[in-house]
Amino acid sequence: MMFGGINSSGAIIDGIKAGEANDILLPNQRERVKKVAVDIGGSLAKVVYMTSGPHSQGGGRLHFAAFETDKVETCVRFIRSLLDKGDRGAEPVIMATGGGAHRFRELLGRELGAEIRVEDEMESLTAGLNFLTREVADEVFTYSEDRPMQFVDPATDDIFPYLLVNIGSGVSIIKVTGEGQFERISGTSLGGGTLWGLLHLLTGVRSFDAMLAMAKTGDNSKVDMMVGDIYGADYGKIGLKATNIASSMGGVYRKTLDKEYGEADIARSLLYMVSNNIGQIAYLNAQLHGIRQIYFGGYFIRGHPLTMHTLSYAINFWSRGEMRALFLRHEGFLGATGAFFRGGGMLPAQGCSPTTTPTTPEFGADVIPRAPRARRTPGERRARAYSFTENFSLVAPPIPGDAVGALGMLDREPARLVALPQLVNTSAQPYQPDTVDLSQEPQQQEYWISAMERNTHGLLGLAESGALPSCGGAESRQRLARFVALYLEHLRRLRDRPLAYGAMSVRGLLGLREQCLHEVGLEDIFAGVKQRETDAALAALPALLAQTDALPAADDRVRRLLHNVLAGNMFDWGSTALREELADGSMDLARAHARIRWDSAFDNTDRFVRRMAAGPAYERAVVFVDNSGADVCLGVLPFARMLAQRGATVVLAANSRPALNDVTAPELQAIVARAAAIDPAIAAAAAAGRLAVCATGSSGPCLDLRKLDERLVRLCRGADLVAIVGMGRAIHSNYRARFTCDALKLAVFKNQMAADAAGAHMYDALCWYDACCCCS
Ligand SMILES: Nc1ncnc2c1ncn2[C@@H]1O[C@H](COP(=O)(O)OP(=O)(O)O)[C@@H](O)[C@H]1O
Ligand SMILES: CC(C)(COP(=O)(O)O)[C@@H](O)C(=O)NCCC(=O)O
Ligand SMILES: [Mn+2]
Repeated sequence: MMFGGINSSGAIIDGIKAGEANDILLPNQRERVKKVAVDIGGSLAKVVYMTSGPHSQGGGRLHFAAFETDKVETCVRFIRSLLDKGDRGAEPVIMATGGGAHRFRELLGRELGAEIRVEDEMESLTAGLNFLTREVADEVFTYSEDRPMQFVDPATDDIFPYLLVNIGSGVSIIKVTGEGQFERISGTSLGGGTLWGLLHLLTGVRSFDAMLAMAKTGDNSKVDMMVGDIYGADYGKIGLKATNIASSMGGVYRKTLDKEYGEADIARSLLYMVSNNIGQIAYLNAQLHGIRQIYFGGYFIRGHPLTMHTLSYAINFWSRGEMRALFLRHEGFLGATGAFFRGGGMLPAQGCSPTTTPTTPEFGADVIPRAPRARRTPGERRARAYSFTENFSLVAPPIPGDAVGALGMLDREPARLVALPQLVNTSAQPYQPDTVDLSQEPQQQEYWISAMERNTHGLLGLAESGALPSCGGAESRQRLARFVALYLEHLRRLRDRPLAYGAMSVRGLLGLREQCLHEVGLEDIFAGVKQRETDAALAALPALLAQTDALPAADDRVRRLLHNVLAGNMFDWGSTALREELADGSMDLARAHARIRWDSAFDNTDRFVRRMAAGPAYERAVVFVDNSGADVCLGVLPFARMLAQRGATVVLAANSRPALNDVTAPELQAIVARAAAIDPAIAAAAAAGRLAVCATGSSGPCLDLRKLDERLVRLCRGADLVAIVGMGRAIHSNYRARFTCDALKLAVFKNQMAADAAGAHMYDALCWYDACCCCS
């Protein structure tokens, strides 16, 4: 059905709670708003464009690609191919910035048959930076050799004033004091172009990436004149070490120094020369203007450790730790990103309710009202309805051969993601979702990469054996093969460059796998398995409820209900150890109970039992649920039913989109309805609004409690119990999370390394109750 040009057939309600307006997503709305931004600089042309989220979940995806300015025709052809894919009726809009926006304006207009809107370069740069720092999770980071990628939490109100040092062909230094308030205070002509040009002259190499790779292995002391070459030792009195560079390239002409050098040494020396010089000029300007935050942007940086180290070191050294060098994951695309969002705001205007904004999965000037230029108040900012999360896909857009690179993507989610109000996250007790930072643990890192490889091959085996009913057809087999190749390629890349996607964690590896599945169009390979296990579990529900209800002692009922959650958690298709038993049907609840070990280091069931007997009744409980089938139907639901019977309002928080055999919010909504038809107590709780289901905004096996759908967070207000179920959510992540209310962590250690890391045994239950951290 069409409404105002929008295809509303198959519309689904996103969010499933009673009494409030929910967002409407339109999975069949395919119209594309043809909008592309291009920033054509002295060296490179950077392109930013958006496509709808996978399967049009109402989100969108920003793509980034770059081309050499020398080959601007290739770039134009690429943009035309993007426009050709869009809806024929829509008027294309090209946002252009950078010097080339003027130089190539006519070419762009002629070749693209589109309106070219030229945006000011400095305005675009700062707008892009403001957008990325504020809206994108894990975008801004600091660099040091021992903590290479320390993410800085999304900037709040006080990002200003800051200095932007944009290192492109040349360098611009911009002082930014507020939204749209900036001044170019300095610059230098010794920039990225200088390095590229000089290296080309001296080594003959043309590719910038090849030069960077060479610099990695080079030794600059073979061409530089070092302090030691002059003094024979440190010059301690003025703070110079023998290993400091006294004169870049100055060692070459002194025959007595007898230096033998190669191209790699030259590359490293010049990289130091350019970066040190920029670092120092940046520091001096920051000092002059009393600014402490220095962002480094421009395609020159490219996440290159040597470059970031030199810049960071210079800022730290000269400012004695007073100033901070900040880097961005999309550092090369500030101008293009800013231009993309400028002409015709891409962000919903203030006061625009989430009910109306995501009505089309493609965005642009004609669809979403212009964002206000004025600085937003925190309240207004909260009212915006989207979050961006980074997505590292190797599935590149159809870039012709000579594109420089497509550097990751940003997924735009149809919900604002905010922190669980009960989460403790203070400077004294900072929240870190990941239990193990694999970047810092080489052994565990290798284990997990290999484990994911094995697990992925196992998945393929499952599909081939027919154990995945949703993956039976030839087409899904093909997709599965593409998925396996794609994910294994990511893992190879991570083995090579462990920090390629930021700090490495089990959460990251598992999340990446889901992204890859979605990327190749496999939205839910476990759909059939989930359906089957849920049907079986619901059939067993009446008997299980009757059994537990019949236990005479209330304490025993609580204990049994809690332990059923643990047994349910053994139904985990993500676990290599358990998958076979699940596939051949030999796992059941009794067997699961028998397999679980109880160790008082990880199990304090009795404390919770006592709390239930002696403490005040819980008023509001939030349960982060895990798997379909027995886990949610026979573990979580009966437990939630007991809490509701004792007067609590229970919010069941489930993934927004499929991941492994985890239950999703829409599926859980249907399960609750079916359970209500079976059991009067569940029916009564649901009818009274004391058993609600809400989507988390997340779609991986693990969970970052700082990034929850704000609609869920609204329902979490006033909760006095938080329960987290599953190995992904309570062991790989949130194992150490603390809360300002009572908390339960319920999972089974189903992986040897995860167990070892915690000092547990395989199949130990984590059944851990923490009383409110403020009360203890
Ligand atoms: N693959 C690459 N090809 C060319 N230059 C690169 C590449 N990666 C990094 N660079 C560096 O990035 C610089 C261009 O940065 P950029 O921010 O695009 O500036 P501009 O807008 O002036 O083109 C180049 O001069 C070079 O130093
Ligand atoms: C993906 C999982 C976290 C899911 O566990 P759950 O959260 O469902 O309890 C877990 O199955 C897992 O860590 N699997 C990877 C390691 C392995 O192959 O055993
Ligand atoms: Mn799970």
